[in-house]
Amino acid sequence: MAAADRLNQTSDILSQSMKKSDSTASIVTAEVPYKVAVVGSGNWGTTIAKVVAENCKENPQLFQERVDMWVFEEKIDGVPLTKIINTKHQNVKYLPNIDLPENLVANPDLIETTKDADIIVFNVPHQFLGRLTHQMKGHIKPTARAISCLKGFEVGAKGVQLLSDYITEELGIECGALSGANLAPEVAKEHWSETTVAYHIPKDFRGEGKDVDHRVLKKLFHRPYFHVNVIDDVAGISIAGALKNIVALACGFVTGLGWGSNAAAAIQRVGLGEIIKFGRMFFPESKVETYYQESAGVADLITTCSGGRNVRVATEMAKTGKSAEQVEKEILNGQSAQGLITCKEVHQWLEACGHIDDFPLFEAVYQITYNGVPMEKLPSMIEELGLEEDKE
Ligand SMILES: NC(=O)C1=CN([C@@H]2O[C@H](COP(=O)(O)OP(=O)(O)OC[C@H]3O[C@@H](n4cnc5c(N)ncnc54)[C@H](O)[C@@H]3O)[C@@H](O)[C@H]2O)C=CC1
Ligand SMILES: O=C(CO)COP(=O)(O)O
Repeated sequence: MAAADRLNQTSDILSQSMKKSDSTASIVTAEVPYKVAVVGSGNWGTTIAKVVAENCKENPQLFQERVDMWVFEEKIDGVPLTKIINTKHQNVKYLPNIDLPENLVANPDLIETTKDADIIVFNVPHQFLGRLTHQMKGHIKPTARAISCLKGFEVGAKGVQLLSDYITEELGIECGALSGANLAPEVAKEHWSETTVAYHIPKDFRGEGKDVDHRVLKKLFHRPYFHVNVIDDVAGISIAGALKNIVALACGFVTGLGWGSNAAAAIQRVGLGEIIKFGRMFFPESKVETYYQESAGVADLITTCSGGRNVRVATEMAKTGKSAEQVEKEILNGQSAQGLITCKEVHQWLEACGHIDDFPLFEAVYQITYNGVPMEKLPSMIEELGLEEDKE
């Protein structure tokens, strides 16, 4: 490369990176500061609520200081969890030993938590989402906007649906997504990581200073220890986030069988291929480059397969021969491994639309988890189904 070209390239990179940091450093204001609410208070729910509450306190020109977090109420040693969070400022069950900001208020009443919110951040295991949106219907601001931090799909009469689209449809509000290589305990300890937020500016956008846009979302989620890139590809980041949980189960199976790093890498390679194929087949608006350019994609696949709950549950299943349900109960203390539900829902969808053979790894995980197929058969299941495909 000629020196002049190199110089131009360097100045392009510099100006791009300045643009990136500009959007974090510049002052973004709102005519009336936005009220933010978080729905969910599990391991990731509480972690994201902490991130958001820190930013709401630091940016009074943009956000109201108080952030309400809806908590599915339960008692810990006879004391309501909300009371513990609001006095001790720790979620002792789902995120122990992490101090939470005092402007984060735990609230057991879903409607009270969300009725005045301008921005609603959803963060619950996806099996509970439908019941919550059903309760919220008609009780939130029609002008509210939302971000879904959930990883999963809604599979039903309408086929396979992104959870952000499901929220939009149920509540009539625009919803984006947040997804990335983000094991909650590490983010909660403020160990550096990256994430991706995706949001489409809706047709009824009310204008800068009056409505949520990419700069507002960056201010809401970006921290020195949690670097945010905001893009448009809601489908891409949501597909990657949902499906990598199935791949992580497969990774756990081979890890628990003691097959080592080569097998784990093979699973991740095949898994990435199926994730991309699924996106192209069912969500053609998603972009392939999202998977390798964004934190939500290969990076999330790697971190989840290294130390997430799905890989831990599957490893334990392989080591003990216990069922998924039993292991989840024994080792996760009320948290859930979403891959167990997602692999079942993806199987139902692929069966309904006649595409099971196109996704041999996803199908193998389903058969092992729910139909007692031995884990040792995993390589041949992937290979056999692949050969079937070749015969056609
Ligand atoms: N934990 C993590 O490292 C990450 C999780 N995610 C995703 O974030 C979403 C939320 O996950 P977590 O916050 O980790 O949840 P979690 O797995 O810790 O789930 C426990 C939560 O579910 C609640 N819950 C239990 N029964 C309920 C019911 N009947 N109705 C409503 N809520 C009930 C509990 O109160 C608790 O808040 C999931 O989609 C997950 O895949 C995404 C990135 C990281
Ligand atoms: O989504 C995650 C990391 O980005 C968390 O994965 P697990 O649910 O497997 O812990």
